[in-house]
Formats: sequence, structure tokens, C-alpha cells
Amino acid sequence: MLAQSATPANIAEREAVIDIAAADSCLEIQALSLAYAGTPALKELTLRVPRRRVTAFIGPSGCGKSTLLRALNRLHDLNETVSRRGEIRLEGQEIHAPEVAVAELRRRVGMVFQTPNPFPMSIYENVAFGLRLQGDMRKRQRDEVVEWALRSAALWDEVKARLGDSAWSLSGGQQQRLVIARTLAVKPEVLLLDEPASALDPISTLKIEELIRSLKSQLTLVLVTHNMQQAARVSDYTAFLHDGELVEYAPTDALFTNPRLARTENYITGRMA
Ligand SMILES: Nc1ncnc2c1ncn2[C@@H]1O[C@H](COP(=O)(O)OP(=O)(O)OP(=O)(O)O)[C@@H](O)[C@H]1O
Repeated sequence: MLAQSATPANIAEREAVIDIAAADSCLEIQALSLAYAGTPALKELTLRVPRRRVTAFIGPSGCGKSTLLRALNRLHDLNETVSRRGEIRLEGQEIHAPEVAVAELRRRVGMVFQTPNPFPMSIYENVAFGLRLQGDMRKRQRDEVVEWALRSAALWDEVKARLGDSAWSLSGGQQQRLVIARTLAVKPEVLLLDEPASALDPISTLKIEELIRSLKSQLTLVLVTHNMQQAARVSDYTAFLHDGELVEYAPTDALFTNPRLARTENYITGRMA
């Protein structure tokens, strides 16, 4: 039985904590801090990313969403001004451990950016690109993986008759789904999406959102978005960041309908830019 002092807010808090703690997690971020040239961008963030779910990072511009996402596949490695403390574990293994090869990490943790970036080659070759890097594969097997990846990215029917055409002949929305297919072809465990629909029209945006929802049966997705409706539509869990801190992290429904903290409520109700 609930204690007498339990209010709807702290019931939700307890349930949110239990829900995330109980979820099977794929990535664990522990006391992660990151600074650019000594200026903090992330401050002691700790969170677990549940497996085969969609987790959204939301928050005002400059709060650190992209910095956090990029840290998850070590995109800061080449930036000498970046200093980092804390841990990021993928399936229990610290991703900065000496035995972890960055190329393999980035195969396991794929990333899709805001602006579609297909390579200047055919639709087919874009998807086959990572497979060729991985080594020899018979043409028939490669064809099968390309088809599977294009189907998984909900693009196959639109391109199956023109696989040899330039990827740049596709619309922006199709290009973004092609980039997702290219990433899926090497069978990642995690897909990081940094504002993947913000450069797209509303119909293409809906297709990307449908795709995100469908992909969680196969892999773990992490989405950075400015668009709170989008976070509410597609994600299972939402983390609200502000000024480099993780303010609140909860199942998406709980966070949007019953935020625990005033800072979260102010943001989701538009009282904080
Ligand atoms: N390469 C960089 N060098 C220096 N500072 C950076 C760099 N990238 C980001 N920053 C700073 O780190 C902070 C967090 O930036 P980040 O891009 O992660 O925020 P964000 O929440 O993704 O913002 P937005 O929603 O505008 O994309 C900001 O103050 C930003 O100016």
C-alpha cells in the first residue's frame, strides 16, 4: 500500500525509476563529464539506455544533447580540446578501453546526422559500402544484405528498379532513409540519430518516425530532437538535459504528463526556451 504522503508526482517518480532500472540496458553512462577547451558541456551524467527501445534526448539549444550522442561512438576522439571523465559501457564493456577498436565500435554503434550525407555513388553502392570494407562477400550474399537493409529502412519499393542510379538523385527524405539503410547494412546494435528529420518535409518526417518505431524490434535507438512532439510520438524513454546536466529521465509518457521537476515542466510547457 502507498504511504499516505504519496502524491501523484512521487508515485510517478517511483514508477519511472523502477521502470528504467528494470529495463534491460544496452548502454550505461556513468558520471560522464565532458568539456571543450575547459568549458563544461556535460556534467556528471549517469543514465542507462534500455535495449531495443527508443530513448530521446531533449533540451534547449546548447544543453549538450549532441555532445552526449557523439560521445557514445567516440566522435570526440579527434578533438584535442575535449577532455572527458566518467565511463560509457556498451554491453558491459567500457568503450574507451584499449582493446576496443574505434572502427568496430562505430559499426556496432551507427550514427545518422541531421543532413542526409549519401556518398557520391549509386544507391546500391551506398548500402554496400560498409560491407565491402568488412571484407569479401559473394555478390549474391551482398545483394541480399543490401535488399534487407533497404527494406528495413522502408526504401526498397521506391528504389528497387533504380539501384544503379546516383544516390543524389533521391529526394532528401529518401536520402536520409538510404543513409539509415547504409548504417543498418553492417548490423549495428545501436543507432544514434541526431535530429534525423529536421531537414525534411512533414511527410518525410513521418516516414522517418515510422521507421524509428519499426526499427526498435531490431536494435536500440537514441534520438536527439528539438521537437518535443516527435520525442513524445516515437520514444519510450526521454532524458531532459539542461545546461549540461541530466535533469530528468523517465518513461516518455511519465515525463510529458507528470514531470517531477519544475525545470522539466517549464521546458515542456514552453516556459523555458
Ligand atoms: N566542437 C565544439 N567546440 C567547442 N564547443 C562546443 C563544440 N560543440 C559544442 N560545443 C558547445 O558545447 C555546448 C553543448 O553543445 P551541443 O551541440 O552538444 O548542444 P545541443 O543541445 O546539441 O544544441 P543544439 O540543440 O543547438 O544542437 C554548447 O555550449 C556548445 O557551444
